[in-house]
Amino acid sequence: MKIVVLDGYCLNPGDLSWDDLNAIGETVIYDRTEYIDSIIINRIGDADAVYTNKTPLSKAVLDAAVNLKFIGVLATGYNVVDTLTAAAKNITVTNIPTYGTDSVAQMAIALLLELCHHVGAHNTAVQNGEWEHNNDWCFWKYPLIELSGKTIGILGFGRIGQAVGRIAQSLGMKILAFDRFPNKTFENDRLKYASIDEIFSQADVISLHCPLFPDTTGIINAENINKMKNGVFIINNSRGGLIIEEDLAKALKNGKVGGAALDVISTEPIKGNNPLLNIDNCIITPHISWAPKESRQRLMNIAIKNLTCYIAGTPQNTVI
Ligand SMILES: NC(=O)c1ccc[n+]([C@@H]2O[C@H](COP(=O)([O-])OP(=O)(O)OC[C@H]3O[C@@H](n4cnc5c(N)ncnc54)[C@H](O)[C@@H]3O)[C@@H](O)[C@H]2O)c1
Ligand SMILES: O=C(O)[C@H](O)CO
Repeated sequence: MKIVVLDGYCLNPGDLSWDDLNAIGETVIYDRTEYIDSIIINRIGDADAVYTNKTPLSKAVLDAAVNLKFIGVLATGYNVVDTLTAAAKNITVTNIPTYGTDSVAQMAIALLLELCHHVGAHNTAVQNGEWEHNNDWCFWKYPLIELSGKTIGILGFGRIGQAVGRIAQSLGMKILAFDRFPNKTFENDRLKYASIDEIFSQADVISLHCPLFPDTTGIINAENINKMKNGVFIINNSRGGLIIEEDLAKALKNGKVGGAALDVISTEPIKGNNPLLNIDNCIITPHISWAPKESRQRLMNIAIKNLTCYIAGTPQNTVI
């Protein structure tokens, strides 16, 4: 079996091992591949199995990959694969659904807490001498926010959304959840399902945890932002394409949105002209929610098991 990994570096920058994958077949591991169809096609060549984390597998790429039978997405989100074409060509597509639930939820809450306390900015101020030269024994540079009693609206109440909900509840927050498939057994006196418009109008914080699908693309746009409470906080560590970035930038600048904390951006790595750069109340991190070593190790193990299960005729974690 010929196996190609198109962009292995972020999963394994050197602290994990590819040995178990190498043992399965003739394996070529590229650190990264330019997002250009002709280059991707050339690298896949006559491989039977391909792994991608963020390298797009378009219709043109899949049409050219004559031997391809298995796609292993090295991620939970599989929006980089043209799954309709893969299905039509009978190519099995797998993802890694559970490896990072706790890390990603933890990071969503870290982003929220950063908007509430601005730990990084206050540390920078102290290191720059602002405390030493301050008249009082204490100062703060941003409004400080207590979360207890406030409402978080969670769009996409799947594994990560639910984990975020559990932590938010322990902080004393009320939860409004929106999901395509509500599970009413999760409801309690502080957690209710709601319509998306109820979330927009009632939530103090909106946290995005749905996949990037055609019907979720651009869900945070000018029209929906107008329905939100003044000063709402927006957290996104799902996918950048959920947000129309120009609309969010405008709302951050005019104060309609009080703060945004984003681990994902429409084009990654971020472009220098991204409208969300250099806005004071917008925090951006470089897509690191998934990246604690514990999570990446689980991802690696499951990714390899996905292929061995496929070879054994018992595919697991298939998305189509
Ligand atoms: N930043 C990171 O490092 C990172 C890491 C892992 C996952 N993610 C993102 O998080 C997303 C969620 O992961 P998960 O493990 O919770 O997945 P999941 O499948 O367990 O949950 C997704 C939920 O979204 C719901 N959903 C789907 N379409 C919807 C729609 N149109 N409207 C409302 N809800 C909808 C589903 O019913 C499901 O309950 C992934 O798709 C990925 O994009 C990001
Ligand atoms: O979806 C995921 O799992 C993250 O984006 C890491 O690739």
